[in-house]
Amino acid sequence: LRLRTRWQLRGFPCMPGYVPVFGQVLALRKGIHTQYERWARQYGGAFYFWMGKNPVVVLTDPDLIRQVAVKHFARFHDRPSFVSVPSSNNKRMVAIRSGLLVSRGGYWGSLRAAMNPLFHTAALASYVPTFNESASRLVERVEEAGKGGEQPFDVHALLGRMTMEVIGRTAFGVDFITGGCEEEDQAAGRPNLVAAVKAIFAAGAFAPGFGIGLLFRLLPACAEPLVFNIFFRAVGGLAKRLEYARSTVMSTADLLMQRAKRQALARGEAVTMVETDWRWWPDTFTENNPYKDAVPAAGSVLDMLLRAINKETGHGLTDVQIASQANTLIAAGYETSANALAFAVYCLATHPEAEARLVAEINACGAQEPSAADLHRFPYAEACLNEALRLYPPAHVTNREVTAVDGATLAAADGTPLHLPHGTWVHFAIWALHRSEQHWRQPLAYRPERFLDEEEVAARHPTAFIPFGLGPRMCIGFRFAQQETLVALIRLYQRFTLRLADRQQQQPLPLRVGITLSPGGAKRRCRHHEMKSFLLCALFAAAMIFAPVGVCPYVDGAVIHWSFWQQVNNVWDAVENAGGSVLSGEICDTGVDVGDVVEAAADVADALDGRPGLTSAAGRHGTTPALAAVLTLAFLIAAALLA
Ligand code: HEM
Repeated sequence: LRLRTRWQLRGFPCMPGYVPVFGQVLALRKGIHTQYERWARQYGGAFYFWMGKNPVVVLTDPDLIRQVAVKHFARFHDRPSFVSVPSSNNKRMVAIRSGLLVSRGGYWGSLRAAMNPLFHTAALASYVPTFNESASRLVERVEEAGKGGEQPFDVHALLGRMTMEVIGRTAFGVDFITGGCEEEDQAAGRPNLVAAVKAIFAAGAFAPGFGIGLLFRLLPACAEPLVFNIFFRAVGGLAKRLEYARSTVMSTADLLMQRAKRQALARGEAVTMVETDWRWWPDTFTENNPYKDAVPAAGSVLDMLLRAINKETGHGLTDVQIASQANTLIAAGYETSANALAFAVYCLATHPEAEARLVAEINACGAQEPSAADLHRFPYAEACLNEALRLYPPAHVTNREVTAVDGATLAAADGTPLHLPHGTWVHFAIWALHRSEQHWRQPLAYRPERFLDEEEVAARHPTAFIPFGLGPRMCIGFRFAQQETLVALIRLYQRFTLRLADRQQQQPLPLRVGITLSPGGAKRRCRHHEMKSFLLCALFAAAMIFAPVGVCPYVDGAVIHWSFWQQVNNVWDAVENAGGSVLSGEICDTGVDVGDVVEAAADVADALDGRPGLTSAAGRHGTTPALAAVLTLAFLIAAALLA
């Protein structure tokens, strides 16, 4: 997988600008989506580059994307993990890793099967009244915030409140509270779901764009979880906000799940959920939780998962696995739909002719709330949304990993076999595909008509438009999102047309690129903060690169190096699970047995001592390991001072 000479034989062009250790990561610093677009224009629909130590194959060729996502799905079953080591026993990491989006193997299949009924046609039709109710509240809020067109306001934020309410009511049968002061709640340790989800996305985007996340790819795999932990603590307040977010979502999910269980048992239904010891948040999150008396509706996602069976174990899902789906649905369902709507509103505000045609279509259908059966009467509104999703896909890239141990072979257009070894990461460059001149006429123009002109549709490749991904692992909520955004757009334009605020007219739409693509708005991150985060991660990365050089010769090989990091991770996790923090020196107050820490350190020392290569390797390498060890220490101290 990681031999560069092998990749030269695999039939994909390698991107220029390879730098040892970094690969081509530095080329992505201005935005992964636009760099993929530039590369695709120059090198075609399939190429690869080195994201640090990982070779990444990028596809914009729709035929190859189809082969990966559909034809050979069994060989590309999972998404790559963001942090490599899968065996962490940290309760917070387990809660994050159990979600549908990142789950793997048979466990993913069990989850997907259990959650599918929530998104079936009949279920979807039953959600339309809820979409309408939330859209009515949106209209009221727009009316109030805009003061009849006199005052500029943040429409993206209001759309986010609406999509959050929709997820709460449809997936959990609970009215999520989206008002209230986020900062105050956060400071008081009071759960606030909107603040929590914002923190999750801010952390996902890793402060300045995607760049810092990419630097993680430079680290040895075994060092990733530790550096990940250190990094989140070091970047001003990020760890605190993330901890608040996880505790908010998980404590809420836990309360709702327990209620759903009691209800199911009272109805005489069997519950297969396996109880574990997984809670870590302080009591205030349970005591002050505004949802502690909420009752999830029968048939909600939590209710269905209580009876699901994990295909991998043959038992029911554990409580942490069930609660984790709340995290996934809230995060995946709230942000993407709000962004899609905001982009559509932006495009319509900058294209008055399209807006006029939309308003004419809506007016022709009357001022009533659209029912599920009415939605087909708004083809132009649907085209406006699709065209915005094409130009600004909220999920600008999605990914797969070659999971089959013997790899996978794709067929290029001329029949040449393209072999991908086990573990290869494959990216579908959705932004680049949606803006490709090869597949779209006038690709940069906002022209909703292209989705209505039958000739144009027929001439297009069926996989040229994939804002929701493709194949068995495509977005589970895609029809849900389509209906939700359509209802919201209709209801909004029944009452208003929206214009850009003055300050927005003078600049192109700023984009924030992280896990998702969102409108940047007027708020800019402070450059000083960005610089600091970037420097911090660069220092950690440098330290971790030097660490193996310093350690390996003494311990005679990477096996011990691996075990060393594993031990350090285990100690870290033990402290975390007990509610402490290694960085702030709270280890002693957490109840963690200091003996465990000493034992782990002794294991490492034993491993080091027992290696016959110790003296000879040190002698052979002269001063290099010592120098590397000193450099590692220097980088870590510099990073600590900066933090
Ligand atoms: C406009 C809105 C949305 C967009 C653009 C979007 C886009 C995507 C994309 C591109 C993927 C990856 C698909 C792939 O890899 O092939 C995905 C996955 C996913 N989405 Fe969405 N999504 C949206 C709304 C929603 C909503 C409303 C929900 C939930 C109610 C949702 C839940 C999920 C989940 C759970 C996954 C992971 C599926 C799996 O791995 O099995 N999404 N989404």
